[in-house]
Amino acid sequence: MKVRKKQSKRTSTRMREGIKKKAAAQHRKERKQAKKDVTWKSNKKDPGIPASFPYKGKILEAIETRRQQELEDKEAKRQERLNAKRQAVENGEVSMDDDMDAEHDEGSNGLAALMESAQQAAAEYNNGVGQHAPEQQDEEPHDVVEYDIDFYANDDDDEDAEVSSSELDKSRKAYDKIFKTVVDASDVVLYVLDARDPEGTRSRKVEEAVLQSQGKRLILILNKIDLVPPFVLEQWMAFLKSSFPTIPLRAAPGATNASSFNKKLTQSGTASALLESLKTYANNSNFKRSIVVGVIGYPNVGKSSVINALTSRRGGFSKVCPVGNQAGVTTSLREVKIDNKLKILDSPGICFPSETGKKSRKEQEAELALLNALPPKYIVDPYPAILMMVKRLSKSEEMTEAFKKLYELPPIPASDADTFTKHFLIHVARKRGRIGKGGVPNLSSAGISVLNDWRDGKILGWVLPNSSKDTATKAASQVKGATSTQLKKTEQTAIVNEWSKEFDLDGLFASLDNAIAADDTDMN
Ligand SMILES: Nc1nc2c(ncn2[C@@H]2O[C@H](COP(=O)(O)OP(=O)(O)OP(=O)(O)O)[C@@H](O)[C@H]2O)c(=O)[nH]1
Repeated sequence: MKVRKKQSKRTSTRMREGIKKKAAAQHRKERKQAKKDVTWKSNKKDPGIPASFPYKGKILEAIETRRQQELEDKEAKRQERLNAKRQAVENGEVSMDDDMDAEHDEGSNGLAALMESAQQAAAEYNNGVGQHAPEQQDEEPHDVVEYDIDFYANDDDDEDAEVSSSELDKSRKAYDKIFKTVVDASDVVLYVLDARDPEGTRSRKVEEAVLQSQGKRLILILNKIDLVPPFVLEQWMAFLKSSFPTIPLRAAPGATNASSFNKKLTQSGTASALLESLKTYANNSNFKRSIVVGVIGYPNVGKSSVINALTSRRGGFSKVCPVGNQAGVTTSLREVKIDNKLKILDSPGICFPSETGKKSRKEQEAELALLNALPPKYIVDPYPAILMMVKRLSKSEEMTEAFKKLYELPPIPASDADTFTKHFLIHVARKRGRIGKGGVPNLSSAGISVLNDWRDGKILGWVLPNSSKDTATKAASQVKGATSTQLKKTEQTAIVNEWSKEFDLDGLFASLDNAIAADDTDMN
């Protein structure tokens, strides 16, 4: 008997693909129709707490306090982890690089981030990485020449680095190297300070290091003078001039919406006065070569802008060095030739964490954030910096009024700075639409936007010199290993007088003082 073979259920590929295609088309159609049909959709947007609810403010505050607590807990845990890692580094179980990477990954350690970027810059320098970046060249032809940084390479230090056994030592060395290299290479050091907080951006270690190097000159550059009123500028000039020759400067025009006091001290006017002084020194010096002027300072104080201002022509704007409103734009050393007698050296911003060693990490980060020395991405919690800013602004009626006006602040019934700051941030968050889930104001986002306003000079804020004590002497005594000769007032005065003559600063001050006085009259 013949057995019939069972027929296979297998279909042809063409048929299977056809079914798949039809099914896909059907699904597409259903999805499209579902999108059009609104009947089943619920309103997903959380309306938040109704404005009429009597305890809304308290609830929001409680939510915010809880959020802050969570942040603090997180930070404490992070610190614990970091300490454990540091311990491991000290015990030689983990390398410092691993440690730094971990800190960086967490995106919250600003100091480490700055150190890391500085180390990177030093490493680039050691490797002789070229500085040419075509997009950073000025469009106009000018007589500025950039040199490869190998020109200053110091082999001895590299050997030292190789023999150094500890990774930690190595990283410290790399960090300090930027500053050391600039000072070693320079005949004149321009130490750029932010006029809004000169003491905050000043380090006595820098001054000591220059004083110890024979034959070098240190000039303090008080930059961003357009952001402080004339009386603040005058007080700081008088204060700083007693320590070192000081020149006021407006290195950049500033943002259009930034406050602009001291209008008569223009960018081109102050920059050409500085250039003349440097040229006078270069011409009077007995060097057979051109003099090298190193520009140093905290991140974002305007070092690159100083060089751009010096190289710009006829009040125009030169882009020899990259400039940005965030810290850490300059990452490598860059030498710019002004003329046959003058070369300028730009450097990455340097902070000296050891000087603020007694303060807590949070305080240090808040200070750096307020000095705009931290890129926003490294600011985890802007609250401490905003609180610091509010306290600073409350010291003067003029600053407080301008602040209230800028943010259109309603009367805030707050007894202390902390409560005021919280209410202020809630106000900013609401006004700028920084609202999170459940209608909760995102105070962190609001804080960052306020810090950006502060960085761009929209908020009027300044610090006055501490005249109650002789701050200069007090601070100088903190300098480790400083010799008594360096600290004597008479010696300091002699230095100021002698150096001022070499740079012909008297002539420069006469014209600038007139402009300040004229500006002052306008203000009153
Ligand atoms: N209003 C005002 N802004 C200035 C002045 N000088 C510089 N700036 C601004 O400050 C910001 C920082 O300037 P940079 O020249 O990049 O500062 P830097 O010190 O080189 O910064 P790093 O590269 O981080 O070290 C920029 O947005 C400049 O426009 C000034 O005199 N007035």
